[in-house]
Amino acid sequence: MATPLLVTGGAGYIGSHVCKALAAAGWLPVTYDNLSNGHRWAVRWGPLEVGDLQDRARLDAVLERWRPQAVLHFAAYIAAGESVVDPGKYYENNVLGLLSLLAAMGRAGLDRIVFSSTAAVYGTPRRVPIDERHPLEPVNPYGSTKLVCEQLLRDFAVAHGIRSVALRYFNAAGADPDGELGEAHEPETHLIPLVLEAAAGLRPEIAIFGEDYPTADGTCIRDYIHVADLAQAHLLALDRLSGAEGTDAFNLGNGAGFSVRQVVEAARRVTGRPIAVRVRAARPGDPPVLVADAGRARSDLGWRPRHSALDEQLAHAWQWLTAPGRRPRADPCAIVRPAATQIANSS
Ligand SMILES: NC(=O)c1ccc[n+]([C@@H]2O[C@H](COP(=O)([O-])OP(=O)(O)OC[C@H]3O[C@@H](n4cnc5c(N)ncnc54)[C@H](O)[C@@H]3O)[C@@H](O)[C@H]2O)c1
Ligand SMILES: O=c1ccn([C@@H]2O[C@H](COP(=O)(O)OP(=O)(O)O[C@H]3O[C@H](CO)[C@@H](O)[C@H](O)[C@H]3O)[C@@H](O)[C@H]2O)c(=O)[nH]1
Repeated sequence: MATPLLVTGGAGYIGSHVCKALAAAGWLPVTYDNLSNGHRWAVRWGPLEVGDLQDRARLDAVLERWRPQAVLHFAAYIAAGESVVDPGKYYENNVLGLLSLLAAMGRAGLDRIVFSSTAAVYGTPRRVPIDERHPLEPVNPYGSTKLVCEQLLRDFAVAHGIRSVALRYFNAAGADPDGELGEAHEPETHLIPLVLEAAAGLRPEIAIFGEDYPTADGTCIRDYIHVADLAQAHLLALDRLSGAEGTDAFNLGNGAGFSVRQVVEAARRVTGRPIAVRVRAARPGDPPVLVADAGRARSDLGWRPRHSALDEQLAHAWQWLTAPGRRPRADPCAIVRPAATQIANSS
């Protein structure tokens, strides 16, 4: 049997793509997910163990059953805007969730973890592109929870010998190039899927959150990184964990920023469809610009992103959104996914 790895949050957007890449590389990805925001149908490359990060008995049982070699920890709440209005929800799930996981790893004698961190740990950048030495000054509770998690990993490395790599993703985008997976948050808050849903006629328009930022067109700039490229970085981080002790952090981005208006324009180009926009108030907790310097991931991990073009990212997400089998529910903004068994039968 292939060597198991525990993938918390493996039923979610990025975790499911990473599971596919892990299986292709010969691992057995064991998903541990409470399905609060994930989907059974997205777990296709290994077993699904339904459970919550803070369910100590369940975690212990799953670790005992599979005896994984390492953990890839994606499970968390992810919406920066929501974290501003409900910070407790974020600290409870993201920080206590990791604490619980680390304790379970300790009980199981497991010492390797790849952690999903974020560009949000930097806050409003003092300089761009942002490298890993940039001050860590989050401007929303979501980013603060991830910074606390990174600190936890540093402290557990010293005290308990836990080896960790924190991958600071910039904005995950796109979908599996083979069309087998994609982004399906409910409700969706991310710009690219929302823009594409507007192009598909599933939404009447897209909101632009603020046009008075200190950027060329006044809208926020982000560095969009293809989810398949993120997946490859996890394989490299696992390699790193077998050689290196302690903890380290790497940015994952392309080093190119696109404004909200540029994303909308690119989506019009890629889909050939009109997309109506309406300018609304700025969303609290949004830094004006986030662009990565991912030089260390390239030099130290050997990471080579292959899908850097925004148009390609949009094309893959569009292929996923418009694939046969996806149809609107009664709620025109929601999308129905086929059940896992249906997918298995049709593939
Ligand atoms: N999407 C991005 O652009 C982005 C950028 C930077 C960092 N990240 C980080 O990457 C990770 C994955 O993001 P995503 O976009 O795939 O999110 P997602 O919501 O699609 O996936 C998260 C998964 O974790 C599960 N989960 C949440 N809380 C849980 C709990 N207590 N116990 C068990 N399972 C739980 C959810 O059900 C879901 O399947 C997150 O940690 C996020 O903070 C995401
Ligand atoms: O309907 C929308 C949705 C978003 N935006 C803007 O688009 C940009 C991107 O927003 P979104 O797609 O929601 O991503 P972020 O808020 O940048 O956060 C994502 O990217 C971060 C890393 O940069 C991760 O940490 C988060 O988990 C992930 O949700 C931001 O400026 C938003 O204000 C709009 O204008 N209209």
